Amino acid sequence: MSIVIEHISKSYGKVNALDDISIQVGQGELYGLIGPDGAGKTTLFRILTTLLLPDQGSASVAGYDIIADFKAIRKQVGYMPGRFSLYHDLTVEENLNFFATIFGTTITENYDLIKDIYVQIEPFKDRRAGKLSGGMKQKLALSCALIHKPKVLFLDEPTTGVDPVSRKEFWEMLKRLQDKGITILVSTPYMDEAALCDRITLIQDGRILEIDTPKAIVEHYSKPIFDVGAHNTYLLIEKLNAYTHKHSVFPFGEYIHYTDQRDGFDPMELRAYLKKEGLQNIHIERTKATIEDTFMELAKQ
Ligand SMILES: Nc1ncnc2c1ncn2[C@@H]1O[C@H](COP(=O)(O)OP(=O)(O)OP(=O)(O)O)[C@@H](O)[C@H]1O
Repeated sequence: MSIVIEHISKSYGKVNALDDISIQVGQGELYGLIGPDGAGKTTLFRILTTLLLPDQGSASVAGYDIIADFKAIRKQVGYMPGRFSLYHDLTVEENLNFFATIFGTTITENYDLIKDIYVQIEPFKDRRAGKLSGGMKQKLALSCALIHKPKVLFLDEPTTGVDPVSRKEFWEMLKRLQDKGITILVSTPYMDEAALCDRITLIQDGRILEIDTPKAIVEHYSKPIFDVGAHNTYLLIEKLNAYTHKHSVFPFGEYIHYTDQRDGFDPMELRAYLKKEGLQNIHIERTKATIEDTFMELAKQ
């Protein structure tokens, strides 16, 4: 195992940021920590990268204990914090040089590892980091986190605030790093990114909701889900929520995802109800569960 987390808890005063968290991440796994803002993801990253002490529990990274061997861990891991971690006044190249130097290495020594990513920002190597676009900042931050050839990479919400094309490119880069044997723990609030991980932990309010492969997590979802649309989405949500038999209602892209309490649910009955309530252009169609549906269901319990 590359990361072993056992019964970790951490509070800030009255806020239980992490409550009895246990997770194991295998060597070379691309592992996702999926949860909304405030779920405790950053707190867990800070503990695993030895920047914060847990109140309870233990953990090891690359075989080293987070407390006893904290210095060894710092050499073995790369950490890309959620907020932009680079020096805005330094150029692209200066930032990379800086991170290489503090780890006692050089850009040339480990260039192979970052080449794929760095070539994309190299044309801007003399530009100050503060003047880069979101996607380019992210590539530079990743290059900096990789420059000392870490065994384990921690990426805290690396794609937040990044455009969809750059997000896709970023995940392709992660897959290539995984192919090189690096273990990656990545957090994201985007459920579509969860599907790209080998395994995921769904986390909310410091508690684990579920751990499994994205495919298995979706298969656990037992209720039939329906896409529902109508001419007035606001009114539709209101009326669906008021429907006696509703189990869950939440917006999902252009439709509302609806589940019913009853086993023998007849969509025609719902259609008739919505029509009576003044909705027009009603669309009801069975759809597949996503990780987001599972998350919403588990979060309700
Ligand atoms: N230094 C702190 N002092 C007090 N409360 C804190 C502190 N850091 C985090 N918290 C609280 O702990 C909980 C978990 O925060 P954390 O930052 O770990 O979550 P997160 O999943 O990373 O979310 P975000 O994306 O918002 O950072 C939140 O309720 C947060 O407000």
